[in-house]
Amino acid sequence: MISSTSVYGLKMQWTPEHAQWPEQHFDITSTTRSPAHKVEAYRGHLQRTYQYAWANDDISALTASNLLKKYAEKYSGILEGPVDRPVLSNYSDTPSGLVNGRKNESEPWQPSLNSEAVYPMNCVPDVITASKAGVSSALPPADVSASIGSSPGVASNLTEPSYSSSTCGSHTVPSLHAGLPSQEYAPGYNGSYLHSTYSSQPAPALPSPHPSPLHSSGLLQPPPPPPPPPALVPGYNGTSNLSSYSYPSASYPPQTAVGSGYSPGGAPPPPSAYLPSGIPAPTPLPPTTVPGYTYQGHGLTPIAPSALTNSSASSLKRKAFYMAGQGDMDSSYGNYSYGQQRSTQSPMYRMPDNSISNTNRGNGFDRSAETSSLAFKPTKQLMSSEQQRKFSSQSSRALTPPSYSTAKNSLGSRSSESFGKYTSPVMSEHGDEHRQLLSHPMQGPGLRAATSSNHSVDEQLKNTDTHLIDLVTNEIITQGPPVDWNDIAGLDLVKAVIKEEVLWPVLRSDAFSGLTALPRSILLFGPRGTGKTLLGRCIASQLGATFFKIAGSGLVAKWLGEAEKIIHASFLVARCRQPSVIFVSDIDMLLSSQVNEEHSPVSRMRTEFLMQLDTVLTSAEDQIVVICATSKPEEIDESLRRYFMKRLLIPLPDSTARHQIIVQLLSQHNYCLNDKEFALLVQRTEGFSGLDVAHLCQEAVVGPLHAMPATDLSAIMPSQLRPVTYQDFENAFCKIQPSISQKELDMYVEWNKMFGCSQ
Ligand SMILES: Nc1ncnc2c1ncn2[C@@H]1O[C@H](COP(=O)(O)OP(=O)(O)OP(=O)(O)O)[C@@H](O)[C@H]1O
Repeated sequence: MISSTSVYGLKMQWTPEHAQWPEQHFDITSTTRSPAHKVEAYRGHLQRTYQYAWANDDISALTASNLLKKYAEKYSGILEGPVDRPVLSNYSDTPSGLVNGRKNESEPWQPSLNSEAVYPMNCVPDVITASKAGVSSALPPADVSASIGSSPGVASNLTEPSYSSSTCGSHTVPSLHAGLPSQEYAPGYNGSYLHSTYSSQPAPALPSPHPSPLHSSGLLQPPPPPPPPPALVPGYNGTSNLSSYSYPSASYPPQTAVGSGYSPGGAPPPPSAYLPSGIPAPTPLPPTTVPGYTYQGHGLTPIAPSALTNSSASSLKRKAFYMAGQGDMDSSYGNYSYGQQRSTQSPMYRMPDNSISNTNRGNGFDRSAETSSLAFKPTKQLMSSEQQRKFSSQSSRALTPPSYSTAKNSLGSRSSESFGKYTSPVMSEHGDEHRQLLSHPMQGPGLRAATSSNHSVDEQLKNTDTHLIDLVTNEIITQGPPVDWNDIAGLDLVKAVIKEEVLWPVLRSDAFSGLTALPRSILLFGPRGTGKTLLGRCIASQLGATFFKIAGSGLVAKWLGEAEKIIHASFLVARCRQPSVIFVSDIDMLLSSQVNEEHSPVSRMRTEFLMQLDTVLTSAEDQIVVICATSKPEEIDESLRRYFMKRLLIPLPDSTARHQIIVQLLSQHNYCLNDKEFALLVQRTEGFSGLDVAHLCQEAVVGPLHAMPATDLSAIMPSQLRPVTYQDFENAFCKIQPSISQKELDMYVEWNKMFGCSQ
């Protein structure tokens, strides 16, 4: 009889001659070998025979079956002896081994059954006698139960067709399928050792994963592993309760870009039916490409800082930032795709428009700024309605302070902006709008609403003296026209550093989220009148932040008794009106190393300030930038310098900057100066601070007034005044001298070398 079967695509022909094959190949009756050698030899043959029987077309199913039975009876005593446990443990020493009943082919099979460990052959006859009653009876009860599992038919009779449902029998021994000699495996069979019907069985009917009695007895080597499965789930199909899987029934899905088990609906994978209960199915990998998947932007709006005049100021950091981007270099954040249009409200979006005539541009005012959304909206959302009413009424009061140029608050800050006469008509016309614009916090890309610890801020606000809130709102919050970068002459390097290291991290906190410490506390140090306050106001304008200006000297001189509370209230209100910039001038008054008395008002004030500063620096949510300025950096207690993450020298204006300041100030007046005279002015103002230059110009422009006959000045029209000439400057030079000595300048340079960050 010729039969054929197919395993793994191998066609096997079975002929009667194959029945003779064992006798020809095994000399099992030989008496020339020692029992130990025989056992070893048989074992080796058995291993080779049964381990690779599925691939061997030299043996018939019947022969294999007979051989198997014969050897099982003959040597079960040996293998069931005291030393048989290592054999079992060879391929069931791991949970997976138990489940699969086999070892990976790549793993070496440990010959734990050696000649020394073999049970004496003289017991074989007895064992054979006993085993003739049935293999299962020779098994210890424990093994029976373990091997039977949920397949009771397995242990009853090895030749029973029902054995075909065993997990280890389907292709290990063809004879076990004697009733199905020419069985063709279902097409869906992918090398699994499971029966083809396995896949269609509901989960509870899964055959026992335990090895068959033949495995338990050590006679059968576990089958070789199947070829790498197309999926790790044998028989896994859509007929079970795994409805969320979309695999076609009874077949493995083809490998696609979508990872197996990927559930488009995003539902978690169901508990697997193919794994021990409770073990979930593997988490599917997301698809490499999912059609229609779009990058979810952060709702970020691009920031376009106004261009620096000195491109060489670009730092490596900015280069790296740009390099990380891919594409639109037009944007400063080229690697982002933005969902929002550029806001025209943000001062950061106002590119300097040189086409605007000088008479029309005043301190950075942009006529194109929208006025529709200028109404002040307090960012504090959780304030009680009463407080909101109170706060908004205060705010509205604060919106109409005296003109910025003439304002001098009671906290002692010097009204250096004394050039009200330079204010352009446009500025006056739109003054209220500017103030409202400055009060309106920018809803920029990286700027969040002031939600940080709103509740506690609200509570603190409730408990704060209203008089203090009034004082902060009226005296410390400084209203004024926005300041643009171009309103500050020179200082290109400082401006670049501030833009890149202070503004951008605040505006785009998402892009800088990995950084541990963002520079939100800056120390500007340098000669008086060099633009430190101007820079502070500019930063606030660019951030659309509320600008708090605290004069250290004023606190000490005028408010010493309440200074501590004023500082506390200032930071509290600043948290309510984020983003906020708190500018503290003369910080050396608070942080001087001379202050030693522990409980002095200055000491308490310092403690409060440092506490508040520390809170700002450690809070990732707060969008508060603290800028401190001093002309005496050497007086700051050295242990407190570390509070300032950026220490920037604000030097005297260079010749270019001086020229710009002069041109800017004269632009609002009628003057008659040629280039040579301008050059002379620039040369002669060497060593002047920005404020000194401003004072010089102020003195020069009143020259024509002095030239008027002693009449009623109020009756004179501007058109009646002669233009400002070089001679007026000559006269002014007699009164205005540089305010900074060379010694002071040297000190700044030295301090900057030691502790500065910018140069
Ligand atoms: N770089 C500059 N560009 C344009 N104007 C300047 C500059 N520096 C100073 N000024 C002029 O000097 C005035 C005073 O500047 P500001 O108050 O910013 O100086 P400061 O460094 O803060 O002085 P202080 O240390 O005394 O507080 C400004 O209003 C402006 O008119």
